[in-house]
Amino acid sequence: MVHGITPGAAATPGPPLLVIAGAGTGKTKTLAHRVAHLLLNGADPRRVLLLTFTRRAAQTMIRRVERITAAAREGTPGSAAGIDWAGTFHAVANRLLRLHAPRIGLAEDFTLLDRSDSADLMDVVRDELRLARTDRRFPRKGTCLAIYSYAVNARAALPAVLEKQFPWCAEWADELKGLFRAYVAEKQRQNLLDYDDLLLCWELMMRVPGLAEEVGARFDHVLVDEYQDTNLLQASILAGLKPGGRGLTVVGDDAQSIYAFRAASVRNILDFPERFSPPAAIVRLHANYRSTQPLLDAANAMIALAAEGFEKELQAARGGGARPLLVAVREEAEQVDWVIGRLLANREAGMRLKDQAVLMRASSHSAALELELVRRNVPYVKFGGLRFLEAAHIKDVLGFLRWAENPRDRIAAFRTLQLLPGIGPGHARRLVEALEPTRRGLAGLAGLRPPQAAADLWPAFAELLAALAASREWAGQIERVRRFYDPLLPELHENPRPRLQDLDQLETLATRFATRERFLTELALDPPETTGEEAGVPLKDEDWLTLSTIHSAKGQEWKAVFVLNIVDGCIPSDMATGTPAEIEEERRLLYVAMTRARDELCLMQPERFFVGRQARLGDRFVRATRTRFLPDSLLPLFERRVAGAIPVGERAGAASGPPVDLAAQLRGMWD
Ligand SMILES: Nc1ncnc2c1ncn2[C@@H]1O[C@H](COP(=O)(O)OP(=O)(O)OP(=O)(O)O)[C@@H](O)[C@H]1O
Repeated sequence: MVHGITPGAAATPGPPLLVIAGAGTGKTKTLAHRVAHLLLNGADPRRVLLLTFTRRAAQTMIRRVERITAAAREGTPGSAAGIDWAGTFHAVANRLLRLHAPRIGLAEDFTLLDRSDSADLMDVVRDELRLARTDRRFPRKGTCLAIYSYAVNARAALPAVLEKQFPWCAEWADELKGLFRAYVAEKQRQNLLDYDDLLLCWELMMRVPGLAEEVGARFDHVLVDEYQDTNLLQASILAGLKPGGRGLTVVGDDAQSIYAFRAASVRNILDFPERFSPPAAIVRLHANYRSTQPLLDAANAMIALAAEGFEKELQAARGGGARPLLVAVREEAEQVDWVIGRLLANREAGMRLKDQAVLMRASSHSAALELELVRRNVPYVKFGGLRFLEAAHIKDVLGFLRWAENPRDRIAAFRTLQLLPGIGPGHARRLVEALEPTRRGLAGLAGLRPPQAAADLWPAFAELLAALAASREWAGQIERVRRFYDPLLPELHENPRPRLQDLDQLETLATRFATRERFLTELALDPPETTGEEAGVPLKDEDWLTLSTIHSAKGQEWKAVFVLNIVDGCIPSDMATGTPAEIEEERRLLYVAMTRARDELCLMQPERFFVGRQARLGDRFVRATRTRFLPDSLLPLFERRVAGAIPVGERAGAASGPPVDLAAQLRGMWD
């Protein structure tokens, strides 16, 4: 890419631009270069807004921009350090809302609810409205939240959402409306915003005359990556920021749209050019710089069977390469063996574990593999699994901090109170209700009477919370909570040892933030993704393997990619076979997975799955069939393998992988 360094001209916001292109064609790279180009031409980095799908992607993008600008300026580093408006829509919303809170009637010190807190609050409200006690089964809290969230993000009316997305809940339209009204009122009463509120409030802010212009005028350039996975609310925010589209660039691939289940709309990217007058310019990229042609041939042929035709036929810029492997294994255990054998063989041949990834449709599909990796001491990190913050013990500790931060936060109050012996939901509710009239905030706890079983711990508990609420000094607060909480842990949760390690990790994480508010906000916005409980967190310089759900693998690439469970029921997931649209989204997911590989792609196909032990009949298996997305007509594009009962090392060698260096392995035992 060329940078004409003529300060001024190219930094002026130009007409809207859409870069639409297939996987691996360099969209992200193009975006980084565009930002660098703007900066090199004199654009003010503080007036650039960069919106990405994850925080990780924003950080990577900034590093890339820094590298490019430094190289162009012949080594003057840090030239992009001034970009501080980079992050997810939610993170940017959080920041803008706090800046403008008084103008839109929000308290500046609102706290954020993460998804599971939102579900808990929904549950409390559902209970208060007695909806849980109806004769027919009312939807569960998670479903209620999903319906609410979908309606908000798709900007759709409830009846339409129910009819299209949640038909089995359609009979509850009136009750759900009442529930959502009460849920919103409750959030406002407690000064809480959930994820959806962040986008919703930002969008509402962009409808306020005067304020919309003020916010829009902060930025000369707005650039959005992964535009195919934005929803209507996000599109409307962008339109509010840049009504004429000047300075707006969006980048994406309609064939990789995989978030419709969260109300993302592929129409956003398809309709983008026509939103503006004159329409946005379109740039299409054709060459794929990531993968070899045989891998692209398989991915192209697979996606070409989609109901809606995608015109992009990816052409490899690189030469050579072998066909992807389609490996039939008898069952999961054999799949695990084969994958580990192959990836270790690759490592012996010089391909680092870091250059390899195992992808799966559902996080749980890797359970057996994870156990075996731990047993064999193969370090790995997992993305898209149980989130660190969803672990009960982490939520417990955060509960103290959140309650201290916002004494009106009832969810945090309920959770924290119920950690004490003898306090269940009923007592917790009574205590919270008794606290309010004292008007002393958390200092009022000391004067309350807990049930007998909690009496011993109560004074220390009350003192801790009052002190946390009153304290301006953030350092040491988690340590204080832990002095109280750690002794309770073995009573509260089984297997306390790894949990204590997680809490150590939380404490370390906390030191990176200047205040409690920043810490809580950042964690709620972008939680670390894995507890690494069994894996252990790899050392920085160590080599490790990546395990990831396909959703979390988007935008990334590895030299070798293994995809587990290429069978119907796993992909398409049996949770998602309801509508043709869902099936199409599953097909695009497989496309995303296949196009992550640079050199080597192994699709694993177990022939049967173990479904549980039966006392009399012995082990029980169900047969599985190859995913419908790879019909027989596509088989010539793959090299087929059948794993037999051959020892792992031999099998990996025989599978045309690089030979295993046994001697090196034996030596390695003593390194
Ligand atoms: N012009 C180019 N010359 C050489 N390599 C390139 C070029 N453009 C991109 N690449 C390389 O190709 C790979 C894919 O690029 P990038 O991640 O930007 O693609 P993408 O279109 O965002 O992919 P996806 O949508 O599949 O995530 C990267 O390794 C990148 O460094």
